[in-house]
Amino acid sequence: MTTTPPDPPHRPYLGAIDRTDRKKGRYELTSFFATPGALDGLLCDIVGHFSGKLPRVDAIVGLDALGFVVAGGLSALTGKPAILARKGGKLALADEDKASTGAFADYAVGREGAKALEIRRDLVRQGMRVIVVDEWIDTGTQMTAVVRLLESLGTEVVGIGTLHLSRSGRSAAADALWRDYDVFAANRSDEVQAQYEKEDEDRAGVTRPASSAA
Ligand SMILES: O=P(O)(O)OC[C@H]1O[C@H](OP(=O)(O)OP(=O)(O)O)[C@H](O)[C@@H]1O
Ligand SMILES: Nc1ncnc2[nH]cnc12
Repeated sequence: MTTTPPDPPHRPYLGAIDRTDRKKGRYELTSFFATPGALDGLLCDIVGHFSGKLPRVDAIVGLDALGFVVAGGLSALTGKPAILARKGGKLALADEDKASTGAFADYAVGREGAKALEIRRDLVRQGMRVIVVDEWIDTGTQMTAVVRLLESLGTEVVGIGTLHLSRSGRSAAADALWRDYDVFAANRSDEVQAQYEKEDEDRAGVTRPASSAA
């Protein structure tokens, strides 16, 4: 029988994540954004977490595609510009006018191949302080690639905001983000995530060795 752990009481919007299926290696999150109050709750928590830093933040950087919704919402709430890191090939600019992460292999590499993210160069300047947001951080590959790109352009990443960052031990890159940056991740509970992973595997009929059953 499936037992669903309770959501942390102060973050009821986590209940708006549809966990009934994980087809294509991911949860389908458009229903999160369609749930009244869910995005508001996440945005308020991100703003609350970074309230001390926000006066000295120059921009919010969002990752293509659902990270754009988070970045747009934060931009509207805070009055900070949104800088959108687009998937490779989408910016209608000459190569010299865009900065690219270079190809990376994220959670979907087996199905979709390598991806890259690109930023308009003239939106980023040396010494800028930014918060980077995405709706979901799984292996941490995309967020790490964008953070490194921003830093290579002389930008200081003062925070990362997201709905979900993978629990400790699942991905070295996600662990490094948690260790090295000021991260607000609404769903980063090792216990709750381990329970959800077990439920996902049970649905998929995966047999685990007894020692690895979380
Ligand atoms: O931690 P990672 O393994 O890098 O995965 C996280 C990223 O993967 C998903 O994006 P996807 O490229 O599927 O695009 P989408 O936002 O258009 O759904 C998700 O929205 C994150 O951006
Ligand atoms: N929406 C999502 N759900 C689960 N794993 C993911 N990895 C990347 N995006 C994801």
